[in-house]
Amino acid sequence: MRVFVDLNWFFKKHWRAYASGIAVLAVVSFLSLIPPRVIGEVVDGIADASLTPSALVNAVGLILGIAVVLYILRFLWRLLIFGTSLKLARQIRFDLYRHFTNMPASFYHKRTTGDLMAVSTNDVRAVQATAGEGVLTIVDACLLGGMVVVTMAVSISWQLTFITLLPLPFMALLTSYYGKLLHRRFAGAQAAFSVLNNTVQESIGGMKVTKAFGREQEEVSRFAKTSAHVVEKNMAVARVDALFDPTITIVIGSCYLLAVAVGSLFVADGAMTIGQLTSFFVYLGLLIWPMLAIGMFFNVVERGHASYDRIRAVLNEKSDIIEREQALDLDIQGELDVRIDAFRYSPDGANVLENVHFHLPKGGTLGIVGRTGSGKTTLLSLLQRTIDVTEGDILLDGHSVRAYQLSCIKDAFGLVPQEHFLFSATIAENVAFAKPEASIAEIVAVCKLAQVHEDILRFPAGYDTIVGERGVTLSGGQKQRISIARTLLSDPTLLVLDDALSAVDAKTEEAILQALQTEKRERTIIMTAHRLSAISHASLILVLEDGKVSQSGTHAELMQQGGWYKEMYERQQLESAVEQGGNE
Ligand SMILES: Nc1ncnc2c1ncn2[C@@H]1O[C@H](COP(=O)(O)OP(=O)(O)OP(=O)(O)O)[C@@H](O)[C@H]1O
Repeated sequence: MRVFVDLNWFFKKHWRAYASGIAVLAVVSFLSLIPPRVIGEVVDGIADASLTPSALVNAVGLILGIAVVLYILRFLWRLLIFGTSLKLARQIRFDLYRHFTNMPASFYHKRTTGDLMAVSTNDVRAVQATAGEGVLTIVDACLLGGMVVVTMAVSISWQLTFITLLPLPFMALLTSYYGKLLHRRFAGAQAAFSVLNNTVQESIGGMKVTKAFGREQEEVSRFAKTSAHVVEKNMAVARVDALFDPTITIVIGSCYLLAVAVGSLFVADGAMTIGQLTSFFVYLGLLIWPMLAIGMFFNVVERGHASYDRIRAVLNEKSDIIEREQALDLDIQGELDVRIDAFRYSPDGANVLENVHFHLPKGGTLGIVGRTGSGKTTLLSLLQRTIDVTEGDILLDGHSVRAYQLSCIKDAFGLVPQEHFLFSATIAENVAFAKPEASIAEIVAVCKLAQVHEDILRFPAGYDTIVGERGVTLSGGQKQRISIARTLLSDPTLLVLDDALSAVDAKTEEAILQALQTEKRERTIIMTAHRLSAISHASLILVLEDGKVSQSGTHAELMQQGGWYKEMYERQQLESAVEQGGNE
């Protein structure tokens, strides 16, 4: 029941639609009461032989007329109540999606994709049912149930009504107990579904790896186990589900039994006519639905309650990147002053970066190199404020990154990530992702800069070629260059390339870097790379070792200094020469 209080904001917002729906339901309930009474009068007319043909025609006409009106009204309340509940689903999905887009990377480390998908689909559906079927069942049960009981008591016999309905409190107690049981079990079933969803997502995503290692059978067993767990949890829910109907049927049966036994005595005593008893039975028949509705209500509402708790748990997770009040709304020019004393991912974890201090003027190029795991990507994340420095600060144009509005930083930076992702859309649409209004000339220009234009022209559909899951398979290098073009189109002041040239050959890499250098735009470029030739032209190169700057300077300075950079550079040059020799 508490879920109704939790959803009060929605009911308040759409009270008109709900009030109209409930009013229509009330009329439906009232009209449903007329036919039993008419039937009772007809039966009495037959019993005392007073029924005339015209009275019979009138009675049949009245019942048919009511049936037609009920048909229309039932359509109307469905539209008003169920239609409005769809709006709740839309609102929650929208809130979830907006929340997802605002959450930092740490949120996605904690929550799996399958879990978030389950919350956005299954749980939203369960909450929607609360605002639809939940409202209907409780309103109908109270309105129709109440009216029928009052009519039975007032127009036929309150004594017989009282005796007949004696089993009802047992039903109320049992269904409320089942509801509580269902709440717990349904929450468990939804959590199991999240795990299943994630397993499906990972299994399909990792199918190539599974096949490459010949682990199909093991994966099938793992999947079967997860699936069996979901079945087990849902069976637990189904066992409670299955208790509702038999309980209600027994209660209804007991009511009928009491009505027959006591009602017959009343007729035999002359306290009631046979027609009134017939009407009483028809009214009792009308009570079957409200009783079932009460059972359904507890069922639907407890599911909705469990699901809404899961949705709120996701929505209540706060981003650790907080925008200050009255944050700066400035056009960032691209000068960097980095004063990181320490950074660690968790308060009790080890420092991932330590004493990283450097200055990069506007329009400069920074190359960050180092062994894998030395902290390159972490440094990039700190610069873009997707995570916050633990000790120290990062200044952009002289102001702390924490002082800016988050949108200013997002607008200033353009990232080409290590793991590129293309949507199932055309190449042109993928490139224009951050600027959908871009002209084809603009799209072609950035694709030329990223050295992918020629490749695209080779596809039969050119820029209209569909890529992504449902489209053509692009090579790693083509995907990387399309990702670069996409970022360039957003025209960032600070371009961040996180090992973004790893899948292109040395010649193409050189051409892309040349093109970026000769661009008219004064852009600050920050790149990480494993192939040192990619950053050799940078105005400042940092060598990271276990999160500390072990060397810094220009290529020439570092070559003079000796150490890791010189060693690695010479080794890579040698490897490349050997490779080229081998290819000739
Ligand atoms: N979200 C995270 N939570 C906790 N530790 C992390 C997280 N991301 C990275 N790390 C750890 O921080 C260290 C630096 O990782 P980072 O990805 O910055 O290195 P890198 O130099 O970019 O590596 P690579 O060259 O392989 O991309 C690693 O030890 C890594 O395990």
